[in-house]
Amino acid sequence: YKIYDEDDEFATVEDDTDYRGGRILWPYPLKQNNTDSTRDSDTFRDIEEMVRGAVSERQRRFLHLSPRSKNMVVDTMMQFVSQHPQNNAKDPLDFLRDTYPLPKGYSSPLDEYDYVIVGGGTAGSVLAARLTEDKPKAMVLVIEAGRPESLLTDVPALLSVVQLDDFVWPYTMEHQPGVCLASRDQRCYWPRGKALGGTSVINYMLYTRGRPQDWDRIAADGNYGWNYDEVLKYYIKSEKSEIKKYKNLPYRGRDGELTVENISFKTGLVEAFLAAGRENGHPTVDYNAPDQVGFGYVQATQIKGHRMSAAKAFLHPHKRRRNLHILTDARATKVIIDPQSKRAYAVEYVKDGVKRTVRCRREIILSAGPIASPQLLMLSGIGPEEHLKSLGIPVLVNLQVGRVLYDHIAFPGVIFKLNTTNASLLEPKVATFANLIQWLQFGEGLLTTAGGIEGIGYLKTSVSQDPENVPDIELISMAGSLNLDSGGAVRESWRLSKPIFDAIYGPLYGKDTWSAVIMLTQPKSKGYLELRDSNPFSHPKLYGNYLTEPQDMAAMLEAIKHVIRLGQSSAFAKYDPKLFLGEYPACKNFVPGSDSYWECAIRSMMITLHHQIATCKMGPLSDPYAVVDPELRVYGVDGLRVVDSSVIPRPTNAHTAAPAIMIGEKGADLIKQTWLNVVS
Ligand SMILES: Cc1cc2nc3c(=O)[nH]c(=O)nc-3n(C[C@H](O)[C@H](O)[C@H](O)COP(=O)(O)OP(=O)(O)OC[C@H]3O[C@@H](n4cnc5c(N)ncnc54)[C@H](O)[C@@H]3O)c2cc1C
Repeated sequence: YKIYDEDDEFATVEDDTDYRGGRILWPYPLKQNNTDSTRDSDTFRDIEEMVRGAVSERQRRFLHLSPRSKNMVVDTMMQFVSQHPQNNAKDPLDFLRDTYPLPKGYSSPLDEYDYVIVGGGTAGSVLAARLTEDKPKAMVLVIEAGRPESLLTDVPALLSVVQLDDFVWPYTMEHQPGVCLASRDQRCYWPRGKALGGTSVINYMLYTRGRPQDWDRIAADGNYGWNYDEVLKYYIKSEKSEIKKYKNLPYRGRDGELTVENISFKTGLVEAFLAAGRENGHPTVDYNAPDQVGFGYVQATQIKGHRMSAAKAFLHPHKRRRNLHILTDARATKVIIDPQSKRAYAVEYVKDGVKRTVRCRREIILSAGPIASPQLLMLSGIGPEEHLKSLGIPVLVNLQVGRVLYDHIAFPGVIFKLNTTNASLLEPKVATFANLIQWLQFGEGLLTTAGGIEGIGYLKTSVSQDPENVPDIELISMAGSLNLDSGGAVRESWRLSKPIFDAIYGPLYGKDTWSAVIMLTQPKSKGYLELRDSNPFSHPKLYGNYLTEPQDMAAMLEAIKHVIRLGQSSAFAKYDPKLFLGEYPACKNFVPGSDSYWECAIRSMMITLHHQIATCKMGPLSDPYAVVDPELRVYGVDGLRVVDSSVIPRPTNAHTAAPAIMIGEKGADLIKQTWLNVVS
C-alpha cells in the first residue's frame, strides 16, 4: 500500500496481509425494539431501555447457555455481543474497532478545508482517498455520522447480526397497503450502513457491475461520460481481482485496492444451481463480463475470507496522510449556501452534542447515500418548492429532490425442502469452534459465507418488453433459505414479524433446504421520499410504491416458475427436493401453488435488497427530475456535488455497492479535473 511516512512523503509498504485476526462471535438475535422509530432519538431511547433490562438477563444467560448452541466458547462470546450497549456510549467492544485519529499535531479539525465530504461511506471513502493522493495537496475533511468498523464486521457470516447493531440507520418505509405484509407493522425495513465505510460495512459483499446496456442507456439519456466503456475503466481502476479463472481478462482490474474473490467455501447446492442453470439454457459465466449473461459463483468484496469494506480498501491504508482528516461520530445537519451568489461555502454538523461549522474553499460533496443526501439537500433549501415551503424551509433552488426512487424488491419464498442432512448451512453447523479457528488461521471455511449466498444468475422473462438481451430478474442461490437460524438474526435483519415468520418458516426450522431469492432488476414502479419535518434528526418519509406497475408482479410470477424448474432439474435430484408451499397467514384462501397464492406470498414475504437509487437523479438540464448534471454538480448551486448511489438515474442489473465505488472514482476525477490548475 502507498502511505505517507512520518516525514510526509510517499512511502510504499509491501504488506498483503493487511487484514486483522481476532475473535469470532456468532449471531444471536438481539432483543427487539418494539417501536418503529422515525427519529434517531427514539431509537436511542429504545436501546437504552433494552440495555437497562439486559444486565441480569446477560448474567443469567452467561451461566445457562443457550440450548440451541453446542459450543460453549462461541455461545458465551455471542451472549456478550448480543447484549452489548448499542448506543454511542463507550461500548465494551470498542477495542475491536479501527481508529482514525486526526494526523499528528492536530488536536482539532481546521476551520476551513479545500474539500468537505459529507459521508465517509462506500463512495465517500473512495473519493477521500483519491482527492488526497495528489500533490500539491488538497486538504480534505470527511464528516461521518457512524464510527469505524470493527472486527465483528470483518466476519462475513455475521452480517445479519451486524445489521442489528449500531452500524445501521434503521429507516422504515411508510405503510403501503397490500405489500410487506409479513414485515413488522406491515412496513418494509430499509436499513443503511452507519459507519466509516458506510453500507459496505454491513452489506452482503456481492460484487456486480450491471450490464453494458444499463450504462449505455444512462448515457443515451443525456448523461455524457457515463456509457459502459467510460464507467468500465473506473470499475477496473478500483478492483484487485483474485478470481483465478477471470482475473486476467481485460475487463477485470488487478491493481486496485478493492479485493474481489469467490467465496472460498462452497456447498454442493451451488454446483447443482449452476448445473440446473445449464440444463435450462443458462450458461455458467462471469456475470460481470460485458458480453455474457448467465449464472455464476458469487463474487464477493472479501480479502482472504474477511469483509473488504470501502473503508478498509480506500481509507485504512492512508490514515496517516496529513491532508486527510476524518471525523467520525459527527453528523452533518445542513450545507450553508450564500442566498445571493448561490455558492455553497460551509457545512454545519453536530459532534459530541455541539453544533459546529466548517468552511470550504473549493467544493462540498454530499456522499451520504440515497436517503441522507437528498435529506441534506432539502434541509439546506434545495428541493421541491411547495414541499420545502410547507415545512417552513427557505427555498434557494427549486429542484425535484427525492421525487424519483427506484428499488430492487425481492422474494425469498421459493424454497425446496431437501430429503438430506448436512446439505445446507444451518446455524449449528456454522457456529463451531473448529470453524472459528479455521477462519482465524486461514480466512477459510463456513464463516466466510455471505449469509449462505453462493450463486447468482440473470435471466430475462417473457413479460420483459426490452428489445435487447437485458435481464429483468436476478436469482440468488442460497445454501438454505431464511430458515438458516430458525427465525433469529436473519429474520430480524429484515424486521419480519416473528409470529408470521414462524407460521411460514416454522416447519423448516432445522431442516435442509435450497432456495433462490428472486430480485426484480428492472422495476417499473417508482417511489419517492420527502422530509418528515425540518428536524435534521428525523427520518425522511420513504415511499416504495412497490408493485404499482403490473409488469413488476408479472415478472416476479414468471421468475417463480423459473426457480421451480431449476429445483426440479436433474441436477438437484440427488437431494430429493420437494417444493415447499409455506402457510402464509394472508394467503389461506388461495390454492397453494396457484398464481394467486404466489402473488399473495410475494405481497407477504416481500423484502428489499436495499438498492434505493435516483433520489438525487443525474440528468441533463432538459430532465425535469434531474438534481445533478452529468458531472454530478447540483443544478443552480456552485461548489456542491453529490457523489454516491443516489445519482444513479435508472435501475440497473447490479447491486449498488460496486456502482457506488465506481461513482466515487469517477466523481474524484471530475473534481480533480475542475481544479487541475488551481494552487491554494
Ligand atoms: C443490508 C444491505 C445489504 C446490501 N448488500 C449489497 C451487496 O451484497 N452488494 C451490493 O452491491 N450492494 C449491497 N447493498 C447496497 C450497497 O451496499 C449500497 O447501495 C452502497 O454501499 C451505497 O453506497 P453509498 O456511498 O451511496 O452510501 P453509503 O455507503 O450508505 O454511505 C453513506 C454514508 O453517509 C453517512 N451519513 C449519512 N448521513 C450523514 C450525515 N448527516 N452526516 C454525516 N454522515 C452521514 C452514513 O453513515 C454512511 O456512512 C446492500 C445494502 C444493504 C443495506
